[in-house]
Amino acid sequence: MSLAVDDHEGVADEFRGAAMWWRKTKAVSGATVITWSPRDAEHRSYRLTFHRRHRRLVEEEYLPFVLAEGRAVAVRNRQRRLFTNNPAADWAFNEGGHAWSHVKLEHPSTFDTLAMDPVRKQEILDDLDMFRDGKHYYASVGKAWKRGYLLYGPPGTGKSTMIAAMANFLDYDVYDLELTAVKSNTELRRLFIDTTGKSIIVIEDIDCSIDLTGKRKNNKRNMVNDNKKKMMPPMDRDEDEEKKVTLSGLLNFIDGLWSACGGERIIIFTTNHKEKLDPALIRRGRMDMHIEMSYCCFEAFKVLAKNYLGVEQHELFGEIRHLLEEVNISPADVAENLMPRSKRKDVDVCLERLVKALRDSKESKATSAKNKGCVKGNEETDDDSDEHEESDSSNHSEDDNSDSDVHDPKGQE
Ligand SMILES: Nc1ncnc2c1ncn2[C@@H]1O[C@H](COP(=O)(O)OP(=O)(O)OP(=O)(O)O)[C@@H](O)[C@H]1O
Repeated sequence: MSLAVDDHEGVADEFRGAAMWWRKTKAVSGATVITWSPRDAEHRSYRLTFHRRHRRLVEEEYLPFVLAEGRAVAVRNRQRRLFTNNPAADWAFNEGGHAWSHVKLEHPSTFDTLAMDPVRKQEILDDLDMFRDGKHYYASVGKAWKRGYLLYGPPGTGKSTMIAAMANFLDYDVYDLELTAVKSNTELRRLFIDTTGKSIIVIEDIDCSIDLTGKRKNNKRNMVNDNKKKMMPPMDRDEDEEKKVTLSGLLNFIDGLWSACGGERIIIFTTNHKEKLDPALIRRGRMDMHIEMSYCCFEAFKVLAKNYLGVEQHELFGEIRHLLEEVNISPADVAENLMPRSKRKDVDVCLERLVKALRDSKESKATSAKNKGCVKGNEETDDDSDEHEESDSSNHSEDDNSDSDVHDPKGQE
């Protein structure tokens, strides 16, 4: 039933065999009020008419049903928004200033178009589903209704795309927090408080945003600063801490203040270098699920081929499968190769272009391995005592095998 009716118009409804009649009415206020808007002086309402024998049905079942439906429609029609934080100078010292500005969130990414291993995708979807419907569960175990996800992996593997898919799946707003623009813990606190429920707060490239790494503590300059700080009177020390965003400030907001705000909220950190992050920042309870976004596997390629070319089978798929097992290529690069260059959308041309890119990459990998072997051979003959070994950062293995980790098979290479 829709109640999008004009003033003094009516609409009929039926509930469990009982006839209902809704009419929209408008009353003009009799009070002598001076108002800027004519709407302020009008009072609109809906009048419901039904047979008196249905009174109980209406009160106990029909009206609660209508209200619940109304809320569901409001959620369905809700326009998702993408918020970004304004420079603090615009709001921090100004009562009416807005900490966030927003635009419509119109990113088309969904879990259907997201290229990744289907088993991992399902695990993430189940986790989000459990979170969304978990209000009572969270309350029963005494946990704040919030969840943290750490998305990590090389550039172009779909971390931002995943965030958009999550927002579309959950129907949440996204708050994209640019941490480098936040000058103090006080500002950070205000920004967190100004977010609404049903939202995803994102800090992208957290390792680059700010000095949040545990290694900071080992840094000589910081040790000197920390020693200086110990000699300050306590009040100055606090003030000094307030003047910048600190790791402990961020942890406090994730754990404490933000939890107390109520309403379902998700926080997401993304990084290309998980190993650089302070373990305290990403421990379970803060970042509950660690999701590795990795190079393109064959299953992910099939999703991209379907998205970009509309094909689910092709004679080149066999070769592409083998090449993807040998070569590390990001989904972004695969997508770029698959993208038709003309409206004709020539599937063969696009797939051949991808095969060529994969072959080239395989060849250059072999050449650089050969060259490395030569250099190493020379080094060993020159100086046998040199035990230094170079490690390939793209192949570093993760040591964290917790249940909540979602790994990409390619990332385990
Ligand atoms: N897993 C994926 N599924 C579908 N499309 C993808 C995926 N990964 C990358 N893409 C495509 O590549 C583009 C870049 O991906 P995205 O920005 O999500 O990567 P990223 O991991 O966030 O990169 P960065 O670390 O550089 O921010 C996207 O706009 C999308 O078109």
